[in-house]
Amino acid sequence: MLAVRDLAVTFGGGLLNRRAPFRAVDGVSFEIPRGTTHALVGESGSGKTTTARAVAAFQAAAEGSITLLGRDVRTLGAGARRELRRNVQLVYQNPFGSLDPRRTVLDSVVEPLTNFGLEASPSARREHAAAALTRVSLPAELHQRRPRELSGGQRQRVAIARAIVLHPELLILDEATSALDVTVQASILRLLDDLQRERGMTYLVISHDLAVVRQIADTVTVLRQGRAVEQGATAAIFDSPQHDYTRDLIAAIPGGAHA
Ligand SMILES: Nc1ncnc2c1ncn2[C@@H]1O[C@H](COP(=O)(O)OP(=O)(O)OP(=O)(O)O)[C@@H](O)[C@H]1O
Repeated sequence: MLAVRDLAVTFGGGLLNRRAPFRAVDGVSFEIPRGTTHALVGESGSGKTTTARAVAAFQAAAEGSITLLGRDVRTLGAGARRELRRNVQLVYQNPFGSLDPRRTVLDSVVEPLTNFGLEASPSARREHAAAALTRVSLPAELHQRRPRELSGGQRQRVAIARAIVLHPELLILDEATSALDVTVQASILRLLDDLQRERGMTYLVISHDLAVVRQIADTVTVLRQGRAVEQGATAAIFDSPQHDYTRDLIAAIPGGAHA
C-alpha cells in the first residue's frame, strides 16, 4: 500500500543561509501493507509529523521515494495529486482545527464531498454525510449542532466521519486520541479498529502514547532525531527492544509496557 524509501526532509539552508539545512527526517524507510497499522513513535521533535506530512504530500521531500498504491507521490501531476488528497486523509489531535465553528457538524462532513465533487446532488451529499456520522456513532440529534456543543470525543468522531466519507485508502492519525480521557480514547480506538476491518483501510499512526501503539499497531518505526533507530513487529519491539532509546520510551509508559 505505502512504501517509504530513504526519505529525507530538510528545513532551512539555501543560498541566503550559510548554515546547512536541518535534516528533520534523515533516511527513513518503512512499508505498510494494505489493511494494517504502522506506528511512528519517538520523542518530541523526532520527525514523526514531518514524515507523515511528506507521505500526504503536504511537505516536500528532499530525498527518497514515497510510493502509494504503486505511484511515487513526489512526481504526481495535478489530477493524480487531487486523487491523493482524497485518498489520504488526516485526523489530528485537535479537531477544532479542521471543523468550522460556524457550521453544523453535518455541513462539515458534507464539505469534503462538495470539494471533491462527489455525489450528484446536495441531498445525496447530505445523505452520504449523515450515513458517515451515523457510522461513527454520532446520534442523529447531534448532526445539526456546532462543534462547540459537542464533547471532545464526539468532535473526534466528526473528524473521523469527515475523513472516511471520502473513502480513503490511507488514514493518518496524528495523536488522534491523545487529548481524550482513557474511556473515550478506548471507544475511539474500537471505532478505528472496526472501520479498518470493514473497509480494509491502512493506518499510519503517530503517537507518543506507547500503550495506544501497542494496542493498535501491527508494526512500528522508532524515530530519533529524524532517523529510524529500530523497526519491526509491534510485539517484538515491545517484548525485546534492541535500542536503549526504545527501552526508555517503553519504560515511560504509565502502568508499564503491558498496561
Ligand atoms: N516548518 C518547519 N520549519 C522548520 N523546522 C521544522 C518545521 N517543521 C518541523 N520542524 C522541525 O523538524 C523537527 C521534527 O519535527 P516534527 O514535528 O516532525 O516532530 P514530531 O516527532 O512530530 O514531534 P512532536 O511529537 O512534538 O509533534 C523538529 O526539530 C522541528 O522543530
